[in-house]
Amino acid sequence: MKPNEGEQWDGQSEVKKLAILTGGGDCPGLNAVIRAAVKTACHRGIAVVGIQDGFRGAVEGDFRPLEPKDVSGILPRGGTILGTTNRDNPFAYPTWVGEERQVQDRSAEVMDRFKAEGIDALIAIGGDGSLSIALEFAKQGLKVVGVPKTIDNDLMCTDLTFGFQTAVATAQDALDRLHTTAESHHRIMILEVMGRYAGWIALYAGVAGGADVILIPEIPYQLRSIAEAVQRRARLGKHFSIIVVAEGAKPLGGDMVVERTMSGRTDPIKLGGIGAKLAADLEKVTDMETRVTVLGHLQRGGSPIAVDRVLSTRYGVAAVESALAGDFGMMVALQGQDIVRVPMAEAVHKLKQVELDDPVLNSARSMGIKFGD
Ligand SMILES: Nc1ncnc2c1ncn2[C@@H]1O[C@H](COP(=O)(O)OP(=O)(O)O)[C@@H](O)[C@H]1O
Ligand SMILES: O=P(O)(O)OC[C@H]1O[C@](O)(COP(=O)(O)O)[C@@H](O)[C@@H]1O
Ligand SMILES: [Mg+2]
Repeated sequence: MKPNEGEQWDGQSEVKKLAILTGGGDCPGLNAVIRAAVKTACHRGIAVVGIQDGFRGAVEGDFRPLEPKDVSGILPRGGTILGTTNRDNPFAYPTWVGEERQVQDRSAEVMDRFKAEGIDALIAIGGDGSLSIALEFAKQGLKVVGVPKTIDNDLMCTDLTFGFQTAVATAQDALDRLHTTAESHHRIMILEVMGRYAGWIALYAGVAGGADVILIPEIPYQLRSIAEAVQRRARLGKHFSIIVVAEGAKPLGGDMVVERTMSGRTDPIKLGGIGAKLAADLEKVTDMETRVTVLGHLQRGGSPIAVDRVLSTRYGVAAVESALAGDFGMMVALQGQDIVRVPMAEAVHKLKQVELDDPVLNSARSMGIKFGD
């Protein structure tokens, strides 16, 4: 549905007080969404409360009023003024009962607290995990609007999540820098980027940064194929190569490289180390010096680039407009040039991975970039 973005709401709305929270891994643009939502709501006479640290604050009652003065100056700021969490699912919330740590369903408390605080609707800014929790609350009767956040860009039903393009820009900058040192030293340079199950950052950064090989979770790689690509370049006089590898990439028939497992998370796997593994394997078969850079949380931190500031702002405005229009259980999304509303259930039912016929992937292949297959 196209929600007539930017039209002034002149109808009557039952919503008088909105809550807003940010959940999951932080990403550039969170503050821009909060700012846009608060400004839009206040402009229409709607009160806003911020919930601290995602759904943790919803369980613990950690709320604070948000007025325009509270969001002044936060547009360029990375992170989230509300805090966030990768844990703390109210439907399975770790709770100490005496000496014993139990996992309890605390969702009813959240519903009661929202009622007591006079909160009419919730704007949940998150990825698949946080929006899945929001959807569970929607099933219990909470009025919810979702905003698609994640640097990984792996949410369905939207062309883009905010934060992704900033992460790509950061990775591209790293690639530009790695290029000059790779060329000087005649080395293979590997850049490990984020992307657990989807290779969007690796694909886009690889194309933007002129990588020779891009390895993504969706295409298991064969070492022989990567070695051949590097050696072919050397035969043509290019004695260096640039490889971008997503943290979730894996060899054909092999597994992802897990750095460690973390309790209390729905997905307990913390990835990391595929770059180092690949470097060791490649040095053996190519006899070329290889170095690895793990970009890590640099991709998540810092100021959003202009396109993400615009996208985040549009999402923040659209989320409030959806609430005012009484359109709940929906996520705002970008489809083509338009901000639309899509059912949250459709957005979270599976991850959006890179399809094998993705146009950007095809363009990359056409110009000779290798994917290790
Ligand atoms: N499929 C799921 N269903 C319900 N809750 C989930 C699911 N995946 C993750 N969660 C919970 O959602 C929270 C945030 O998830 P996470 O993946 O860290 O962030 P994001 O919202 O960016 O996807 C965590 O508390 C996690 O326990
Ligand atoms: O270091 P953390 O915070 O545990 O999370 C790392 C993960 O978070 C991400 O940056 C983003 O994931 P989410 O958007 O699901 O939070 C992944 O790319 C990465 O695997
Ligand atoms: Mg997630």
